[in-house]
Amino acid sequence: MAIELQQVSYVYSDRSLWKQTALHNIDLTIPQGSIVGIAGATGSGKSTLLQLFNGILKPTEGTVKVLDVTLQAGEKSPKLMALRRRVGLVFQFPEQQMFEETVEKDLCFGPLNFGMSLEEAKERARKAMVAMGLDLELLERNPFRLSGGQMRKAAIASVLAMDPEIVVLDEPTATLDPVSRAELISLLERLCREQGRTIIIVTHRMDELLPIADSWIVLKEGQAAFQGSVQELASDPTILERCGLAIPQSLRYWRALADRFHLEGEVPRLTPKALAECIASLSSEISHTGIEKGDIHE
Ligand SMILES: Nc1ncnc2c1ncn2[C@@H]1O[C@H](COP(=O)(O)OP(=O)(O)OP(=O)(O)O)[C@@H](O)[C@H]1O
Repeated sequence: MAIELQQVSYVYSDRSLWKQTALHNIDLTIPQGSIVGIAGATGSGKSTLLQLFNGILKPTEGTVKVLDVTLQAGEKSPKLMALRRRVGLVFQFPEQQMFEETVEKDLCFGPLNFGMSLEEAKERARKAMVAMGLDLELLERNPFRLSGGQMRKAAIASVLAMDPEIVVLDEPTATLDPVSRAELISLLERLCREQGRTIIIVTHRMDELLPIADSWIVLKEGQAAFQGSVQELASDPTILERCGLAIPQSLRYWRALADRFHLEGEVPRLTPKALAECIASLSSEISHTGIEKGDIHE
């Protein structure tokens, strides 16, 4: 397992008596080399959960196991620095992550910080740029002179330069146009399928992640209300509504087709994932050809 949580709770508190429970009694497992989507209504605990994955936060109760590191309430973990190198976190707003005067310096920052030579760090930076489909000429550019899509990819590249085994992304496609979103999703898929990394993505746009996600975790008021495959989610998508989320378009279609043609119980050739993939590629084609401008998911 890449990540395993046992009976994990997290409570925010300050010096006064004020307390806010963000996560409550969570058990979950994330297999190595898989793509996992995390969904949940606003305030359900998604960002808190992500911060437990690389030790920014420690559980108030329970045990978080990430790779070979165990984080437990009240106990110090000697391997926290190493863990942060092995679990890369990409925040929702990439500008919060870029602070150097060139993209190259930004990408080299992490590797240099972990003791690599400048040569090695620059090589890592170049590889990460290529993995994110970015032109190497952009290495000399000020990060704040990049387009929104380039900036987001560069922020992911700065995390990849550390060569993490697990990449955790908070809404990576937010603010991108439909074509850039589809491109980014396929790059993220390659990071998993071709490079064997575990990819964890928080998203409010389930439709675009459904074609590539191996499994989903759905949070409701700090608890894991669902954990399973797309197929399992498709068998009762109303769980999403009970968690305050809209049922994604592709699952609606699949459910309707499954009911209409009695697909359940057989080995359906039309899997929810295949249908999601079909819809995502059609959406991208439509916006690409300009038949319908804007976001057809919304
Ligand atoms: N730094 C903090 N201090 C105190 N409470 C916090 C803090 N961060 C989050 N919370 C609270 O913890 C709960 C979970 O918040 P969290 O940000 O993890 O949810 P989320 O699902 O990521 O929300 P969103 O989709 O709006 O980003 C919420 O009730 C929130 O108000």
